[in-house]
Amino acid sequence: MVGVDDIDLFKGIGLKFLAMEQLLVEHPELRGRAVLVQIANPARSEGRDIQEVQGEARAISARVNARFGTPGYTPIVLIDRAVSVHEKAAYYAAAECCVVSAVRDGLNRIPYIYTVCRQESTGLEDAPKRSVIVLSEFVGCSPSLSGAIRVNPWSVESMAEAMNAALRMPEAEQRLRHEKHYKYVSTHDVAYWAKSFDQDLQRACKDHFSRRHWGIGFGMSFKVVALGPNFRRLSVDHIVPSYRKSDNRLILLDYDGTVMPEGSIDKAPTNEVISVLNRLCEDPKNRVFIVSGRGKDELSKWFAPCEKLGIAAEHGYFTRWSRDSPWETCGLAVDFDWKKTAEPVMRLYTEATDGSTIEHKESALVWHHDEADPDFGSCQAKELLDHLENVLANEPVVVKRGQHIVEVNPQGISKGVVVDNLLSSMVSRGKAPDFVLCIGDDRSDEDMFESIVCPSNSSVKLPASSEVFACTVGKKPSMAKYYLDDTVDVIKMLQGLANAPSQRPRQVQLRVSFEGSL
Ligand SMILES: O=P(O)(O)OC[C@H]1O[C@H](O[C@H]2O[C@H](CO)[C@@H](O)[C@H](O)[C@H]2O)[C@H](O)[C@@H](O)[C@@H]1O
Repeated sequence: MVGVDDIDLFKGIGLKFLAMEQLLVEHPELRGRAVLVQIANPARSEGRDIQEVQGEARAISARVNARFGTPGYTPIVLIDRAVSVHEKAAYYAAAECCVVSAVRDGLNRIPYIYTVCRQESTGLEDAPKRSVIVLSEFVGCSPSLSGAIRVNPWSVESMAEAMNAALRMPEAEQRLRHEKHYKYVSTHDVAYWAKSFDQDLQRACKDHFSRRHWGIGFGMSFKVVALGPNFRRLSVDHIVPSYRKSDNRLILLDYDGTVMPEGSIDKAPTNEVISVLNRLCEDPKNRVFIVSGRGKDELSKWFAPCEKLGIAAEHGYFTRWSRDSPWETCGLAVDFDWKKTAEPVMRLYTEATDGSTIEHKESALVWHHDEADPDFGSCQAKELLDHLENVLANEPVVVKRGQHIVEVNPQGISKGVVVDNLLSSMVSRGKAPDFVLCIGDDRSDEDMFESIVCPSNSSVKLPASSEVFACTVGKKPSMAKYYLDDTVDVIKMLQGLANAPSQRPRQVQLRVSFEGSL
């Protein structure tokens, strides 16, 4: 086995050596046969921590070698000097397995280099064209190497077992895993990455000159945003005529940040919100839904006074059409095993971030940092997002950021799917909506907007005459064509609709009475 690492705190060299020791303890038949060659690149910096890592690596390897070594057999060969590229390539080519045990890292190209050396070594009589990689789940290349044996390097036992599995793997399987990796490495080369960066830039700059630019925010949060030329404020005067002439309306409202201001201490809806929702629900031409990431129990309690209001909770994992109708669970067979991986990671960040908490929902896990220090909280949220994306790369989940939250949701559940399901259900009842109003403020609401403004992405086709109003809260880049400034503006808009007579204006019939006038 080979390992090539810089000497630094994060590479987990000590953990790798402990795993090697454990391997020889658990599998005596490998003593005298299994060898780990660890090349420790000279340190790029100096300091006590580097010396400690070096000292630890030397001490553990000396102990393991003294315990299991015999004349002519050294289980851990630690090479801590500068090694030439050619010499390294030779070690890579000869090794049946490459072990990367970093506890934190960037991309880490070692497994890619190893794969290429195993494929292309011409010095060996017959290039092996098979390889096995034992890879820490915490390194950037981990999601791209689906044939690697993934490990949590903090667990010495699992790393030892992974090494054992690698050494015993049948050659045919080693070949298949190797082919998969080599195909990925050889197609995702420098030219590929350059081209895809270029395409991303082109996409980002498309329409650049037709966009209007606005400066928003203050101080450190000031930023310039580019908004489409048709992005405009939604005025009551603009929407009411379409509202009046429609017969089947669907009104979809996000909760937090849309009808409830983000900063409020009491999160329950105000009487004003309950009242305007009830007035809208009273009109038989309206179907009104709250579409929220919140749990169903909280939403049911809060909206108990709204008999005819529909609710989609937990981003649509649960839906009900009115207060007294049953909750329907989304039809997907969802497996929640991923929670066992995600929760300990969230706990680590909770311990390290004062004021943060974990919310356990039936279908999701959420890490909240709204009560943590704002700057530290956001940095931690970014780190946590990356961390969760790495460890959950092979799980059927989506990791997203929201307002002061990092949330893990099952794949296939989103507010966009809620919209598709509601629309298709209305269409199948012969009540295809001719007016859709959808208001939301954050990233999860963009999925709703996408479903209604890009009909090609949706499985449901609305009648061509339908009027669609997708509206974000706050002036910011969005799939929505309209914006409202804040929650106060949203409530005013809803009140404007509730006050608009729902029937078409009738022909005024003049009745002239002559009674008594003669
Ligand atoms: O879809 P929404 O209605 O916008 O709900 C999204 C999330 O709402 C809740 O989080 C929000 O309120 C929390 C305090 O109650 C606050 O800590 C957080 O910053 C807000 O985003 C809810 O707890 C989440 O599960 C929802 O996903």
